[in-house]
Amino acid sequence: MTKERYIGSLPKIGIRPTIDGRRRGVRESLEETTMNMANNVAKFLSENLKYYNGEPVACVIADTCIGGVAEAAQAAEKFKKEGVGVSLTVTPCWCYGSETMDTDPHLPKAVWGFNGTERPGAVYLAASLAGYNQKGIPAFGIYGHDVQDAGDPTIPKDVQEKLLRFAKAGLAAAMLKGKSYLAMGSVSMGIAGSIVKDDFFQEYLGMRNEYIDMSEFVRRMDLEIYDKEEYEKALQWADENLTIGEDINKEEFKRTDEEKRSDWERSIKMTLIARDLMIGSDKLKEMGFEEEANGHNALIAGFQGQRQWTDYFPNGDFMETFLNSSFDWNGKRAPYILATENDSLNGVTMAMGNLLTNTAQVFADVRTYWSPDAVKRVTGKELTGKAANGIIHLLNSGSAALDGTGRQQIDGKPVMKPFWDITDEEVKETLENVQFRLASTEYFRGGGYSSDFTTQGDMPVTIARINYVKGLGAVLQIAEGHTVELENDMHDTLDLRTDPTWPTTWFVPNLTGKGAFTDVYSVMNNWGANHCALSYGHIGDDLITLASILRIPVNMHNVEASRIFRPSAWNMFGTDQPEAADYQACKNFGPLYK
Ligand SMILES: C[C@H](O)[C@@H](O)[C@@H](O)C(=O)CO
Ligand SMILES: [Mn+2]
Repeated sequence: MTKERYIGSLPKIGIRPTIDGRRRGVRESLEETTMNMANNVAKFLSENLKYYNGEPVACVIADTCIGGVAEAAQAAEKFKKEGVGVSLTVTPCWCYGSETMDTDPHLPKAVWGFNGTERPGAVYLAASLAGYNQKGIPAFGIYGHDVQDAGDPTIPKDVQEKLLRFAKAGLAAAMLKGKSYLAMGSVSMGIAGSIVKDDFFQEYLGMRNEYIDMSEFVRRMDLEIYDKEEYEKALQWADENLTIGEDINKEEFKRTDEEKRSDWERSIKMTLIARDLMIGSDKLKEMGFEEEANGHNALIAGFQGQRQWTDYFPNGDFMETFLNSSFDWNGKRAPYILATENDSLNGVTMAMGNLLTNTAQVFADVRTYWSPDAVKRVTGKELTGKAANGIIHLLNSGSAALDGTGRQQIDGKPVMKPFWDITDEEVKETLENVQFRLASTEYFRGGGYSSDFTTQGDMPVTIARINYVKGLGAVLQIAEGHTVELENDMHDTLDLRTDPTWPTTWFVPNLTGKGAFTDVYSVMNNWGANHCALSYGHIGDDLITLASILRIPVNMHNVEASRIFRPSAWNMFGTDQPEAADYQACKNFGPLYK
């Protein structure tokens, strides 16, 4: 029995129906409509949003409508008891702004003011947002485009979109809070992202930092501190279902057959051990390892690997691949979030993508920009279609989830789905299109197995990355685009110039002709580090909303203005240049938990 990925209870959405407090007529006439609005929103959110485990998102509604501060306090108390992580105020009418507001500075919050005119919900919305802004507690404002009749229970499409965008991002922020980032090992090859910034985790994400030395893997392997039954099952499954690819190492650098078998077995043991280190294991408790059984409450982890580990032991690619994928020998399940090279900033970006979509994430090196001319020179062929303006080679690393093969489908198109929608056929199809290649021993003296696949073309995807700048703090970059496929011979020519044992995704950003999105080269040229996290779908809008909750400014994105939703205060920093306003607003309010 393995433990749940998320330890403890999942955050709920707290719904606050606010009302005009005047008794003897006004309040009484509004009670039912207001409470109905809360019930409808709760139903809508639970029907449309799921937690990482496939369960519907839970909503908690305040016991009474909130007409003044006493009822606001009662709602706050209920929310605390019930584990509310996101606050949504709804109202069809005028209410008393600062008296009914939710003053918890850490709960992401939004107000939906019903656009009617018999009773002025939108007037309250404006008044309460002014209050939130004045008090420095950013809140999202939701106001339907078209006037509705009083008592109309429908939630208009534009309001639905905003409710979902806010709720998803709010829940993602709430799920990060209180969890840990577990650094397994330390700094990998001087990669800045693996110099874990504890202030970033604490102040922006409300997370803790945990650290273990990689020697802990050796202890647990040698003393067999893992679920031995699961290990046997995993080994048998891997032997039966995974294909080991060609060993292209030079003869003198090839590992022996015994070493290769031991690397395979160790790769599986490492997978079990890393998961136990992250979330603990009931089995370890049964075995008498109570301390180890607790794990580190880690929602995200990173594995240093290179070099001290990989110079002697198998690399972490197998472990990273399986933990990040939506299935393993136990069947389909939510992915764990594990960053290669302990790149904590990319790990957090992966977690953002995963919490917003419930799908697996692909961690990759942003390896090469191939211009149309360079491709022509090297392959003798033209890039065509979506690839015509050039391509970015996302390559490496272990942490590319197998879902990244693109062998799941909706309406015949390649997609990446939440685990509960993935079919057994799709798992089979995925495995048939992956080889586990023997690592290049020039790089990895200790051997290991890397998943080698090529992502299916034509998937809408988003790449993103958090960077950290001294004096500025965290910054997020986002590029929406598509995967493309090349003709086999072109692919091989380009792939063989690098390390062909690794997974490849050919990525093309959507260009806007401006700034960082002038052309494909400028996207690559503006990338802030060696890694990115790739998510299925165009999720730039959701990432932007989440970043605004955490006060992480976005320095480059190609998301249309109409899809961008940030707290109302952002508009107070200027409406003509939203990017500059975002920087100002994030700086002004500071990280969420500072
Ligand atoms: C084998 C090499 O050290 C790679 O792991 C390296 O290119 C990276 O992935 C750097 O991020
Ligand atoms: Mn890398």
